[in-house]
Amino acid sequence: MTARIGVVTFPGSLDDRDTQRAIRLAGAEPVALWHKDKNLHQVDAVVLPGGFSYGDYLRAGAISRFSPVMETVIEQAKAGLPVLGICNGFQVLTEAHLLPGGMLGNDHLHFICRDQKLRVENAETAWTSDYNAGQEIHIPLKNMDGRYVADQYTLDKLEAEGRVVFRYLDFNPNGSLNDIAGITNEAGNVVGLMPHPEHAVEPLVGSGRTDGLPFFTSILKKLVNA
Ligand SMILES: NC(=O)CC[C@H](N)C(=O)O
Repeated sequence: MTARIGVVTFPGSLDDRDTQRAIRLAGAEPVALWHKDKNLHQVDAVVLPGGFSYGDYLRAGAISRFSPVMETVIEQAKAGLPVLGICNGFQVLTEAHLLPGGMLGNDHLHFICRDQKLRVENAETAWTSDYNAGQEIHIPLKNMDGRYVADQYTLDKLEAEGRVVFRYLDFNPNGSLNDIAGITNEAGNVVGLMPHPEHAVEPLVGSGRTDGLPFFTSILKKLVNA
């Protein structure tokens, strides 16, 4: 059985096609999901891709969170459906309260686009089991609103429960608290991160690295072994 992984397209999504390609390269079947459609078409997992959904109006992710497709994603994520939010997708997940905290503008007030070094802090989520805890990886980062913030209680809880999944290394590119680049929910099925693993899956393009591919092979293994 081939695992079917849905990729949502909102008006303004940019990286839905790259995400579908990464899923295919990992060996799973990508399924295009439309923001107006509440039906998830029996997918086994969902990726919310990067971009500027609904133009980032009001606040990045604030409108997408109320889209018909998110109604079902929120309901099913709470029931255990694996969901990955990449960059704008991470912003949607915080706005939807599937992940705690929120994203503010980068502290230097500029759009940033660079290859970013990260440390994998948690290799036990549905999306990171093909990494090793402590592993250092490089994947591209490109955003305006990447500064992760949360109140002290939430930060302490995330740290104590090992729910910081990725941390920026060498350089904090946006002022994120505790150098946080990605987090997970309590159950470990929902993960959000600002850098873009789908842009680092083929040796022939970009940095020539494939450090992002394990996201997609991790979830495939989990679904196939389920
Ligand atoms: N690449 C992305 O998804 C970044 C877009 C995002 N809405 C931002 O903060 O700029």
